[in-house]
Amino acid sequence: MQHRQLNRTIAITTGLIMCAVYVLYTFHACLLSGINRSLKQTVAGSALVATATLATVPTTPASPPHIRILGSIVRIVPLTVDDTTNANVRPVPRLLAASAPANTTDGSPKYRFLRQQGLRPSRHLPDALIIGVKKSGTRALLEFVRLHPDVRAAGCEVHFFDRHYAKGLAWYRHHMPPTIEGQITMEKTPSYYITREAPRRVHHMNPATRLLVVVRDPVTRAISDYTQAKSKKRDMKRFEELAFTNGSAGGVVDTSWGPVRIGVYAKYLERWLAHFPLTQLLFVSGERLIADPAVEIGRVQDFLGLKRVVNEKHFYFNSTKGFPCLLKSEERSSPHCLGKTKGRNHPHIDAAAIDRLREFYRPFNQKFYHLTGINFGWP
Ligand SMILES: Nc1ncnc2c1ncn2[C@@H]1O[C@H](COP(=O)(O)OS(=O)(=O)O)[C@@H](OP(=O)(O)O)[C@H]1O
Repeated sequence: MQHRQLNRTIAITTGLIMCAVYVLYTFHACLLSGINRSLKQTVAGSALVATATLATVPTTPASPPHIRILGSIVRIVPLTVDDTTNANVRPVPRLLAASAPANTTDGSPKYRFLRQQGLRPSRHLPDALIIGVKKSGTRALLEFVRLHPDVRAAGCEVHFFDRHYAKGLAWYRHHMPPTIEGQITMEKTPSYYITREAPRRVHHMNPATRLLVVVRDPVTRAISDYTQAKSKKRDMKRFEELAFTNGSAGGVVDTSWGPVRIGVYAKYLERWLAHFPLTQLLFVSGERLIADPAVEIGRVQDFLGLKRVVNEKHFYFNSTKGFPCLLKSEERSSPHCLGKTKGRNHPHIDAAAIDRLREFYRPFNQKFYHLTGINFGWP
């Protein structure tokens, strides 16, 4: 009897001990997992804060914190990987939390991905300008160079340094496309090259601005300029009547006529060289831009300090158009050429008029070759 009672007591005591052990175990497990959860949140939270606020300064690894749990000192080892504790972490580009203005208008695929990542581009004044020369291939150059992922350009000619200077630099910046860190901003307005005040104004904006100048045989450039004007004004006089004072090749070249005057490249270049060193200008051959766009674009990428990304694989020669065209671009994923206003058919011009103009330009071309150090080989 006594024996049976002893056995019951032992069984009850064992049961109670087991219950106590279970309760204690559950309590500790809950406590530890709660601590673990809050640690994860703290680490993740501090990672977010660090990423959002330390846009350019990498954090240094902090010594792991210690806390007291049930009387014991416990070293806390983060259970999530915290990239911000890596001393080699890359500086994070401009983020949503940074003060950059919102970009709500740019739907470019180049930026859709960045927006998804929480990156927000902002607008900057141009780092590089295509300043001219009108009708030399400035649009082609801009379209070719902006194939580069690190180049963003204003789509239209902004005409800030000639027509809209009084509106101020904030106005100008607003016309620039949004960029992220590492990208360069470009604009092209070919009339800058011949605008008297433009060199001083560009220098005032930023003396380090890189300047690109596309030039083409001034005789074909003049004919191209005339062709464009004629396309807008059907009853325009013949080229020969406008290019010479007495209306024919036997007369004096009329340098007051814009299409002729613009081709005296050396005169305008001297104005730019009064404000910028020659090394800050890149001269692009309009003829080579057609014959071998990849070579010219290679030079341009080098000049802009860009990796050579745009190459012959981006172009194909469209024999109907007679010009190099693009296999794809930022706007279109299918092969396409520049618009129909580029590569117009030129009217027939008297051979004598062409010869006379060549003769006129020869000394100015020589001076231009001398100033630039490049022989463009114009006839
Ligand atoms: N790839 C390609 N496609 C079409 N056209 C090309 C190309 N590369 C250079 N060109 C030449 O560019 C000339 C127009 O020059 P611009 O773009 O500087 O003209 S503008 O000043 O912006 O109006 C244009 O002049 P025209 O032929 O007289 O139309 C072309 O000869």
